[in-house]
Amino acid sequence: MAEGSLKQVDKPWRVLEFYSGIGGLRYSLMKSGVNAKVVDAFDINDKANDVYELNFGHRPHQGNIQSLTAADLDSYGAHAWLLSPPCQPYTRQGLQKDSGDARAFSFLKILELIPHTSKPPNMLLVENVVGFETSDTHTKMIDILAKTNYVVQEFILSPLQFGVPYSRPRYFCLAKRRPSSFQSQLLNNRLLLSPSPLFGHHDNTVANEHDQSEESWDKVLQSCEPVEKFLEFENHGDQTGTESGFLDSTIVPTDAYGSLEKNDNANGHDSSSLGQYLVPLSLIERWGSVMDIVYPDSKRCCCFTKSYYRYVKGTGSLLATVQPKKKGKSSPLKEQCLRFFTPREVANLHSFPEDFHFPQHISLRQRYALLGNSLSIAVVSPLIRYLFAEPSV
Ligand SMILES: C[S@@+](CC[C@H](N)C(=O)[O-])C[C@H]1O[C@@H](n2cnc3c(N)ncnc32)[C@H](O)[C@@H]1O
Repeated sequence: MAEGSLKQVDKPWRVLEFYSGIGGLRYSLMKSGVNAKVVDAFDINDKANDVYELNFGHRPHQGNIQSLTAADLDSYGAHAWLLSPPCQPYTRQGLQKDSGDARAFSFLKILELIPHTSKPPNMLLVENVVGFETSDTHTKMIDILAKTNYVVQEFILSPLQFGVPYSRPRYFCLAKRRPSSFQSQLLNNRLLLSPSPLFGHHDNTVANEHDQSEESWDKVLQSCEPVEKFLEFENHGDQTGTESGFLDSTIVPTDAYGSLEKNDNANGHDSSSLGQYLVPLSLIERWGSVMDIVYPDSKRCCCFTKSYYRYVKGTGSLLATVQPKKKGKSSPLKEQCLRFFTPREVANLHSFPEDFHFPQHISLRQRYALLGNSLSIAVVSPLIRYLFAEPSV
């Protein structure tokens, strides 16, 4: 086999997964259908590693990625690196210290090791928040990749563009080391907002979430499944609710917040009771005006962050379990029986497989935090398939 060639007929590609969290990249690789195996994973967070180990039977290296050396990396003989580094240095909520933020160091360090490895990976995939593409870490990344002979294609994509009613636009960088090349070389060095190239279309007819025209926006939303397909608890209220608009009062705790705290502090977590997900009236009264409310027939919900369930502002949508005659905030929120999406439902919106589980000792808050850090398999698996595909001759 010629050096650098992507012909890998029988043997699986060897893949390293950096910042592995709960394994979103590994699930995406599995779903992509590419003949590949994760030879090792790396994450500093022991709780994330507990979840990863339960689901994949392999415990990631629990250490700082910053301490890896070129010799360590060479020892794996990996063909591809998948990386989802921390996004706080680039988020609007973070302080945007960018490459000056200590959390960006390990990512820059690992990129800087590439020229020092004797066998640089043939392929790379990097995932991050929107905003990364204008950061100085991005400038440094592109510079290192160019100097080490990679060709790059970049994307900003959201699950909404893949039929999932979930707005979570993210930045992706795909890189291939020459002489390998992408299927569609016209797209080299471009930032694309449409998933069309992943499916072999180059006509940009698939609308994207950033296209402001109402027509293309409608098209994206219409192609999404309704939120109810992703729910684990059926709605209890009918279209108009009970006479008073409230659910059966026996399942609505008067102070559900206290009940949330109690459940979360418990050692084991029982995810089967709906009560712990109901939004207490005190929160609705205080924060109702900033809550994002969705209904079972909605075709969109907001990005769930790692602070979902701890805060309600900007952390993810809440579900109205009683649909009022008039949707939205023109009907009193306290009559719509709002609840949080459960961790299983967030995992469904991230397109995690049904057999994904949390170990019993991971608390409710930790589950939301780990899921909030993870990614959409519906988006990443076609990106991985496209990355590994060879151009037809
Ligand atoms: C954005 S999350 C990636 C989540 C992952 N893709 C998933 O599906 O869950 C970033 C992860 O990087 C880990 N991390 C952050 N800095 C690290 C470092 N210096 N070394 C190792 N892991 C680190 C965090 O613990 C976190 O799990």
